Amino acid sequence: MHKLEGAALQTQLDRLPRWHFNPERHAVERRLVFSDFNAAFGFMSRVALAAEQRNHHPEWANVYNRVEIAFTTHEAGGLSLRDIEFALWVDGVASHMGA
Ligand SMILES: C[C@H](O)[C@H](O)[C@H]1CNC2=NC(N)=NC(=O)C2=N1
Repeated sequence: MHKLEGAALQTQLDRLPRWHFNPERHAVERRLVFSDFNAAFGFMSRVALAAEQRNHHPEWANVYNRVEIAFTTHEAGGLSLRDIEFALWVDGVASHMGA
């Protein structure tokens, strides 16, 4: 997987208005807020199953109803298209789960 940089990176980031690009870790990050812990953990369960299927795993943290999630591709040394596609999938799930 190749690392996105320059204009190609910006084009992909434009598809993810709810995510922030963190240049220090070359990752995209999003904070999601759910109604309660149950909803947050339900979301995380769905993402976890998808991550195993994709063999692509988030870096994340959860406190009660909040989830902070980041994607980067270790083997590429930064953001790749796999991160962008997974982040878009997460947006779809989150929008159906009230985040
Ligand atoms: C050995 C295994 O395929 C790799 O470690 C996979 C697993 N999950 C991964 N997840 C993410 N986000 N980036 C990777 O580079 C990655 N690599």
